[in-house]
Amino acid sequence: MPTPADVWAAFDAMRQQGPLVQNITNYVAMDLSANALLAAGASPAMVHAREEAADFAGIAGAVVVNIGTLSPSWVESMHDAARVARERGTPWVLDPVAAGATSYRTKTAAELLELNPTVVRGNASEILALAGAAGSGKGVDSTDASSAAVDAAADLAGRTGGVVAVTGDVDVVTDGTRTVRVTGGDPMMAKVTAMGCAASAIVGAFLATADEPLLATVCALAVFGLAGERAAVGSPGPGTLRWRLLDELYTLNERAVISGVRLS
Ligand SMILES: Nc1ncnc2c1ncn2[C@@H]1O[C@H](COP(=O)(O)OP(=O)(O)O)[C@@H](O)[C@H]1O
Ligand SMILES: Cc1ncsc1CCOP(=O)(O)O
Ligand SMILES: [Mg+2]
Repeated sequence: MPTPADVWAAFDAMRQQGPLVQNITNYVAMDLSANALLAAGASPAMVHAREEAADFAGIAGAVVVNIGTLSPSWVESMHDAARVARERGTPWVLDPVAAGATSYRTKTAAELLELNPTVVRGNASEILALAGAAGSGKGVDSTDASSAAVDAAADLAGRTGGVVAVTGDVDVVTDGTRTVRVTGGDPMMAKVTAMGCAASAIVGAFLATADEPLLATVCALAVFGLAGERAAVGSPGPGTLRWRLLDELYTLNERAVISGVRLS
């Protein structure tokens, strides 16, 4: 079981190395993801043209593929970048936004799963849909609790050979054998669009500078959740939370991480 000290060590290492993280992400998420990566200590690049997506994957420390506003040419770029990442042993994250909402999304996410993402990070309805279970979702939002998708996540991890993270009131991270729960965050986080996309981007940053994907994912979600939890304190609404989250990612220190992170 990782400890809060492990979380701090992984965060500190990521900040010191400042990894380059390629994002093929959606129009809604680009700004928050890039700012969250910068605030946390990584270098974001939003690079999706077919002409350069694969080349960029060759120089990135991690690749984050997010199907939020997908279209056919973008999906080709996603495949190109994921293929290069897999060939080179570069970690890559799949965020299957709204998988289950339309057959195009579900099919696209299923095809990307064939390229063995190091981590799949989604909400419970998305993970249930990808695993072929009942999850319905409401577009990009989950209608299921993360606890309902634990078995689906383990099943999916068995299929990809990687890690699957289900976020929500509790974040559940599994490789099919080991399962870690990250408690924290704040319900108001779900009222800021692209919050999950930013969480996926932060997972990419931690993967780039850690050896072990399960540990990296737990640490990333613990830091992100703690930043959101602290940002929510005294925030009158999602607008303030959104900006304070960036400040928290920037200022979180060892004392706050050691006393604030809760893993089980
Ligand atoms: N009810 C909640 N309580 C605490 N944290 C939450 C809650 N809902 C979402 N979060 C946090 O918000 C972030 C985004 O998760 P989520 O809303 O599940 O993703 P998505 O935006 O993809 O649906 C994660 O860090 C998650 O832990
Ligand atoms: C609203 C919306 N529509 C297409 S992508 C997107 C952003 C979804 O972000 P998240 O999954 O992090 O809530
Ligand atoms: Mg999402």
